[in-house]
Amino acid sequence: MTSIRVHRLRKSFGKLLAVDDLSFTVPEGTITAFLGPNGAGKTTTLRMLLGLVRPTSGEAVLGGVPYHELDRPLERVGAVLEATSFHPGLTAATHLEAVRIAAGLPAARVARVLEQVGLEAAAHRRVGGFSLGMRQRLALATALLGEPDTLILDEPANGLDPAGMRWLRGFLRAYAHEGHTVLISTHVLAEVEQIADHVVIIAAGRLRWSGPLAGAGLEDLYLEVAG
Ligand SMILES: Nc1ncnc2c1ncn2[C@@H]1O[C@H](COP(=O)(O)OP(=O)(O)OP(=O)(O)O)[C@@H](O)[C@H]1O
Repeated sequence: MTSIRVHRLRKSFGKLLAVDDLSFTVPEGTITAFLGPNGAGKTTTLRMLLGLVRPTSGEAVLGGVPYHELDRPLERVGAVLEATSFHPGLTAATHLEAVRIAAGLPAARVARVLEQVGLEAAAHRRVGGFSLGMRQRLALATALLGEPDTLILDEPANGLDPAGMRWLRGFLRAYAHEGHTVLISTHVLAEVEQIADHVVIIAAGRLRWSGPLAGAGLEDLYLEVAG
């Protein structure tokens, strides 16, 4: 299992302190929701975990090491980032095949992930014509190619219609039920109440609350600590 841990993490962009002495761990085998107002530092933190932004100080580690030190990272951690872009001229299947080959994964994985995210019928359509919801599904399919035990998702429900939201909820529940870990950033508290076991709330780059989701009252808690 690939644990997720942030320790005394800090990131400044010039004079702006986007992430400020942030520490938390994501309990393994849970769905942990990562919450906070716009500009709180969620995406920056997730990007530091994935090795896309260099921390100013502190640690963001997966399985105890920075992302770039993971052996075969796609088989440990799958990621869906905000506004993921794809080459518009590629089909969904060709995009997945390119990633699969680059990562040295078995050929059967492409059909499997297309099926997992319900994109089989669109497999040979160009991504340029995909709706936002279809792009989200393709991003998730890409994250699943390596059969990772951990998923990091930045607002994956963005663009999904109600049926898509329900599908994503079912998918993530089943994935976590198998013992896998999910860290998901979102603004949709109603979704969080339905799927998350654990919550990390930040505001202005700092930790405001972290703990198990104890049933009712998430909106009140959120507004009290981060609002
Ligand atoms: N590359 C960058 N250069 C300068 N400032 C940045 C950069 N990336 C993020 N920021 C700033 O850092 C702060 C945190 O941004 P971040 O995107 O991490 O917040 P967020 O919690 O994900 O917000 P949202 O919920 O709106 O997506 C914001 O003030 C943002 O403007």
